[in-house]
Amino acid sequence: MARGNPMPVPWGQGKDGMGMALLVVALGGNALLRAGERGTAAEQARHLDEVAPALAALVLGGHRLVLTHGNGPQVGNLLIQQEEAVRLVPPMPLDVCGAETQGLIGYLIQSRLWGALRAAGSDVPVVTVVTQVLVSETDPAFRNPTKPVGPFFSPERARGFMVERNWLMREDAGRGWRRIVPSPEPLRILELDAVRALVEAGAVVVCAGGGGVPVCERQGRLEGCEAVIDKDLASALLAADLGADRLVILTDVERVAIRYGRPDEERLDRVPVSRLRRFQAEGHFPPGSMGPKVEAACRFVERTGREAVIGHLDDAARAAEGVAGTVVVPEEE
Ligand SMILES: Nc1ncnc2c1ncn2[C@@H]1O[C@H](COP(=O)(O)OP(=O)(O)O)[C@@H](O)[C@H]1O
Ligand SMILES: NC(=O)OP(=O)(O)O
Repeated sequence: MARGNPMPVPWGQGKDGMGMALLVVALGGNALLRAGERGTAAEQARHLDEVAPALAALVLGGHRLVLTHGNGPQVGNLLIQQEEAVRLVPPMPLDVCGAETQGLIGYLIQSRLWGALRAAGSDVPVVTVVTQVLVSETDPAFRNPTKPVGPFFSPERARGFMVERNWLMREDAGRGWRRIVPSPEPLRILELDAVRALVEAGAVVVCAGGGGVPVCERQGRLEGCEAVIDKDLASALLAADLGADRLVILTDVERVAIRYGRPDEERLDRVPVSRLRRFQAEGHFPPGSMGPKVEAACRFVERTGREAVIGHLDDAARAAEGVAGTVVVPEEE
């Protein structure tokens, strides 16, 4: 399967002549929303204010930074807004809602990071790129929706939505019922060259938000798809195609664990990718949560021979340096 361009030279090895490492940092849902919150703009801005100083410190420390983010809660909320307002204004399809969330969340990140950078004495610009990601219209994911979006509902309310609104819904990791939509494989980041140019010009770039807007190519034209791409898989593709020195996936656990949640749980520190693949095959990482992060980290390390880190948002700066979180490395050390 085509997965973008040939491997570029890593940035930290001198591509830009200054040896500045390029980090692709994927912000998990917790960077924006926490359990029990409704998803107001103020809530999301407040959480971003918590992580922005660590991101600003990375820039001040001489890193080039590309940020990605999830959009599951936000895009599901927008879908509900479309349906509720249908008598007054026309509903937008899922690809357009995805693009809307890139603007919504990108704006909030730009705004909060701008403030943190200025507070730290930096005038580095932050810019959001509405990003399209090529998917295949024959991807089997279109016939088998798996990606949870929007709010969590009780089983009773979920039953109501399934009957009255024809929603497909599923229980999500013991947290409640959520609507599900197709989630195809990301094949190519269409705005890759624009992102690279902005990074080379010195900007912090927010892109591939919500995994990117899924588009298919038909007779030389792009058409949006009714789907939501996994943001961790899109981040791995972006990071590899950009030639990033490290992929950093930030979430709400300090490290990836095997036998997660059991008394004999073991948290992984530095782990060779082949060993992590063995744990993956044994079923330690569920599809709706840690599964895509582990898959994304493995793909990046296997394609590039560089490290990927999965760690806690509160450890952003140390995880980005490869000294916190689970560090996935190419070979046995
Ligand atoms: N093996 C595991 N190791 C660590 N965390 C795991 C594991 N399996 C499942 N999880 C869960 O994965 C969650 C992170 O996934 P998710 O909520 O989808 O992240 P985010 O929204 O930050 O992208 C953690 O909160 C944790 O409960
Ligand atoms: N698009 C996406 O993967 O969003 P979440 O991380 O919020 O599920």
